[in-house]
Amino acid sequence: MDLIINCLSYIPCLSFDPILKINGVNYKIERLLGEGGFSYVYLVKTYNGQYALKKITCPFGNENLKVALQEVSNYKEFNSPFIVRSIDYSVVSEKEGYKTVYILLPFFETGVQDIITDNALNDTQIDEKIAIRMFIDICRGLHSMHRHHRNASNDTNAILLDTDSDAENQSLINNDFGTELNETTVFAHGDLKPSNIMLSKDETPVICDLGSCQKMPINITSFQHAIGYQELVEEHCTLPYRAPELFDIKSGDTITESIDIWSLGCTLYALLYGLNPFEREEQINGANITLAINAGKYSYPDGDYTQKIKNLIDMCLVVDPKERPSIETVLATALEITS
Ligand SMILES: Nc1ncnc2c1ncn2[C@@H]1O[C@H](COP(=O)(O)OP(=O)(O)OP(=O)(O)O)[C@@H](O)[C@H]1O
Repeated sequence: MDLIINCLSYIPCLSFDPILKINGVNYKIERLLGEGGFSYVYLVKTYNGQYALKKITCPFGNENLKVALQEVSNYKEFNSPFIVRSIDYSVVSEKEGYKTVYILLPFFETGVQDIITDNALNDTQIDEKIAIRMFIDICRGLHSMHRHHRNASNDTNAILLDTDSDAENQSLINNDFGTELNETTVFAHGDLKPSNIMLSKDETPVICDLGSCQKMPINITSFQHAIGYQELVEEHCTLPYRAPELFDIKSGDTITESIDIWSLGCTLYALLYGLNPFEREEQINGANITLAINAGKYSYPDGDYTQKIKNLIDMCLVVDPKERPSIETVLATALEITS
């Protein structure tokens, strides 16, 4: 892939006008939009509009690169208006010996976290009907992940890789989830939270940041596996939105897509009340957040919301993952509220 981005190593200071080229298209880097553990997201501009460019540095060899390339693959996996899809990507070998992965994404001006922040600043609350409508769309996106039907159009990696001469990357990204086409595959997002849900121009929620998205279930087969997976969770799954079963992973455990249902409940609560339920528990009652999550201990502030929407949150925030409802049940319950 034809990509000129040496100048990116100087960002985020942005004291100059860096131009980069992806597949013959010039992009101007406008500003930093956000950052995570090993990644930066920039706003870039080209002749036909603005985009977001995610830069993931992979300093510690193949394992980091494998995770980043899995993310690349995830952005091509789902065909849903409620899940982001990438536009392009590139892998660059840095002269220091490590690799950097760039992913070009649609740019979203706002997200669910912005609604929460604006409400907090203005001392307002979201209307229940709007919140439910957004929640339903988020559920639809999650449904596409939890009951993903793979078909030939998902198999885009080979096409993308024709433009990438690096055979090593090719073999890493071509780990086709071990699934036959046309088979239903279960994926979990793994880090669902308000700041990972952006809003399109018509205010439709779009689930973003597919860096933690993985095929499920995950059977933890050994002590070493448990330690490795625990480390991955701590790096990639935001603590206040993390399901209880992800705090002390042991050999013999089975992790399922139910982890997203928990995060979904936390997200709806935060959208209504401006704060994650367990962060609120910590702030109001001085609770230890990890203990509160593991005990499923949270409460509701006084407010105008109906018992029905609180029940929707409660059905997601069930400590035992086996007792937590499926995405179909949550979606059906949410739709019932609006009918
Ligand atoms: N397509 C986009 N349009 C606009 N802003 C974006 C876009 N993608 C990401 N961002 C911004 O960049 C931030 C970090 O992006 P992202 O979540 O993909 O990275 P991350 O390294 O996984 O971060 P985290 O660990 O916080 O989830 C987001 O919270 C959001 O504010």
